[in-house]
This record gives sequence, C-alpha cells and structure tokens, in this order.
Amino acid sequence: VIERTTDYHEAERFVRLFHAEHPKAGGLSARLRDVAREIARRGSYTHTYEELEFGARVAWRNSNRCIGRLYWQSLKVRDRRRTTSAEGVALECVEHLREATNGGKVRPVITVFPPDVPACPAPRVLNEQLIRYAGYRQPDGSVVGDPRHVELTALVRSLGWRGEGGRFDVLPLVIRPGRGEPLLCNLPGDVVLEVPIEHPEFPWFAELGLRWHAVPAISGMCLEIGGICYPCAPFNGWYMGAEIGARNLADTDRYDQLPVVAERLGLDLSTDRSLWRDHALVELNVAVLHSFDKAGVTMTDHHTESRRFLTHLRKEEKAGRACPADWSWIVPPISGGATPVFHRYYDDAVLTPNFVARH
Ligand code: HEM
Ligand SMILES: N=C(Nc1cccc(CNC[C@@H]2CCCN2)c1)c1cccs1
Repeated sequence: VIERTTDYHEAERFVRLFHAEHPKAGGLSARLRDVAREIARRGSYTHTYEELEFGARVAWRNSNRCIGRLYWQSLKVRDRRRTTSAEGVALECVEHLREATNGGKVRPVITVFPPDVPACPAPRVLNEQLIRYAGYRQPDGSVVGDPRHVELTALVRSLGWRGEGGRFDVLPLVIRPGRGEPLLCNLPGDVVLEVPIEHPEFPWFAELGLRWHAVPAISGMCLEIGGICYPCAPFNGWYMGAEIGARNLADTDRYDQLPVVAERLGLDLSTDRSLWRDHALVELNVAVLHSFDKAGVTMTDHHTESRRFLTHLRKEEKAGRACPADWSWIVPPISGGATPVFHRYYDDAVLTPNFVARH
C-alpha cells in the first residue's frame, strides 16, 4: 500500500461541490478549515455521513458508462466505515443483498467500507460481483458454468470450497483482510434470488435449464470522493435484460447459448445470412424479460432504459451540469440503432466523484 496523503485541493473541490448543491448546509469555511487541519494532522480527513451519501450519489451521476443514471438521487447509502474485519465485511455484504433484493422489488444500494489507512489496508472483496456463478474447467478443455470465473473458481477450490460442478453454482465471497488469509463466505440461499428462464411461446425453452440471479452487485470497483478512495464499496442496481440475454448468456466466451437456441428454433446455422444469431438473440431476450416479469423481479429493457437516459441527460443540462457518457457502453449490445441513445454524440469527460476500476 503506497502511503499517500490526501490532496487538500481534491478535498476542497468536493466540499465546495457539496455546499454548492446544499446551499442550506452552511459553515463552508469552518468545514474547509477542519478538513485542512485533519489532513495536516493525520494525512487524510473524514467525510461526514451527508458528504459520503452525496459523494456516492454523485459518483453514480458521473458514471460515464451507466445508462441507468436517471434515479441517481435515490441511491441508499449504508455507511459501514467502522466495519474493519473480514467477517464483518462478509456479514454486511449478506445484509446488503437482503436489503437490495427486497423480495424482487430491487432497490439501488451501496455499502461503503473503510478507506485504506497507511498502517493497515482495509479488507477487500475479491469477487467482481457479490453474486457470480462458478466455472469448472473440464479435462477436455471445455467449461461447465461461467467461463469468466474459471480462475476465481480455481482459487476458492484451492482454499477448500467444494462446488457441485453444476452450471449455476453460486460462488462464495472471498474477503481479503488487511493482513492474513482470505476468508471464504458462502452466501445464504435466502439472499440469492434467482429467476429460471422460460419463453412465453416456446415450451422447450425451459428445458435449456437456464437461470440468472436477480441482483447485479458490483464489488470490484473503488469509490473515489474528494481525494479519498474507498476500495471496497459494493453497489447494486437492477438488471437491464440485454445484459443477461445479449451478453452473459450469449457471448461465445460466456454461456454461448445462441447456437442452442437457434437449433431449437429450427434456423439455418450453416450461413450467417440467415441471421440465425440475430433471431436467437431476440428470442433469448424476450425470454429473459418475460421470466423476470413473471417472477416479479425488477428489470428494465433497453428501449425503456434508453429513453430514461435521454430524460436524465435533459434534466442534467437543465440543472446546468455536464452529463458525461461513453457511447460504446451506453448503446445497448442488441438493437443499437433501434434505440434513441445510438443517434447522438456524448461528452466523455471524466468527472469526480466517480467509480474507478480497482487494479
Ligand atoms: C438502477 C438501475 C441501473 C441500471 C439499469 C444500470 C444499467 C447499467 C448498465 C446496463 C451498465 C453497462 C454494464 C455492462 O455493459 O457490463 C452500467 C454500467 C455502470 N453502472 Fe449502472 N445501472 C443502474 C444503477 C447503477 C448504480 C446504483 C450504480 C452505482 C451507484 C451504477 C454505476 C455504474 C457504473 C460505475 C458502470 C460502469 C461499470 C464499468 O465501468 O465497468 N449503476 N449500468
Ligand atoms: N445493471 C448493472 N449492470 C452492470 C453495471 C456495471 C458493471 C457491470 C458489469 N460489467 C462487466 C461486464 C462483463 C463484461 C462486459 N460487462 C454490470 C448494475 C450493477 C450494479 C449496479 S447497476
């Protein structure tokens, strides 16, 4: 851990941003003096709860690659900066999933664990998301489960975890403490809501045995606010159907289901010109949206979400703020040109507070 003191200029910019958006807060100069003093004394400073809550919401508002930012002000912030043990982090991640899942009415939640302090680095969740499926490499080189998690599966197996060798085995959390051995924590079944995937018209679809978890919760990014980096701050929203139907179950290096679906649809797989991939993609996405709706689990579709994002863009412009966006991530992975977000440019500035990929 490189010992760096927090940059006062970054802290000052954030505190001024907070006060600019909370005119009634008052006490700006007193707060700036306290921050400067704390940095001088111990090399960093402590966000008030209000600053932390605002910082996390603005980090979402500034996330260039996120199409779902319209509801940025509704993020629920769980301040867990006093949770410093690996066991505590594991328990709070389980509680996070319980609160976020909410019986299927998914709520956007973030849990903020402590920042690194020079003497002792904070615990980190090694999983990229709280809920991920195992990937088991077979002797013939093929993979049962999610190929994206073959390495993580091998790691947890080396640490004693025994999966069932299935296609959708939920991996344990791996919490690496500041010091010592990683802690494995199995997620209790009642905090992992899953949806079996079926199709409204084709009964054979259910026989494919596909399913996916209800809550996407990113645990591999750092939350940066006013010069302070929170390396462990898992956040969740709800899924956009295309993430599951056009990427997780469709990518050739993930569950690679397009050929299977196209076969069952009776399409001609011998030539790209039959657009068999495209037909299979649509039916797979119809199935995902139908299944989540049937299970009463919150999910948005890429048309609705595209419209909402442009509404968000207009709201931000009206508020006099830039709304940075990365076209290549905002445009959905299916039917790009058929969504309104495709037909315009964006300013891909990098603002702070923000979420940054953890190295
Ligand atoms: C509420 C519903 C939400 C929806 C439907 C949504 C949708 C999405 C989608 C589809 C992506 C692209 C993901 C991919 O292609 O792999 C994305 C990216 C992202 N979202 Fe959202 N989002 C939501 C809420 C949130 C929340 C609550 C946060 C944080 C507080 C957030 C932060 C981000 C970030 C940081 C990225 C970029 C991730 C990266 O760079 O790897 N989103 N979002
Ligand atoms: N709906 C969501 N999807 C999402 C958001 C951010 C990042 C990701 C995962 N992105 C990485 C994957 C893997 C390869 C390409 N996409 C998913 C949310 C996750 C957490 C809050 S919203």
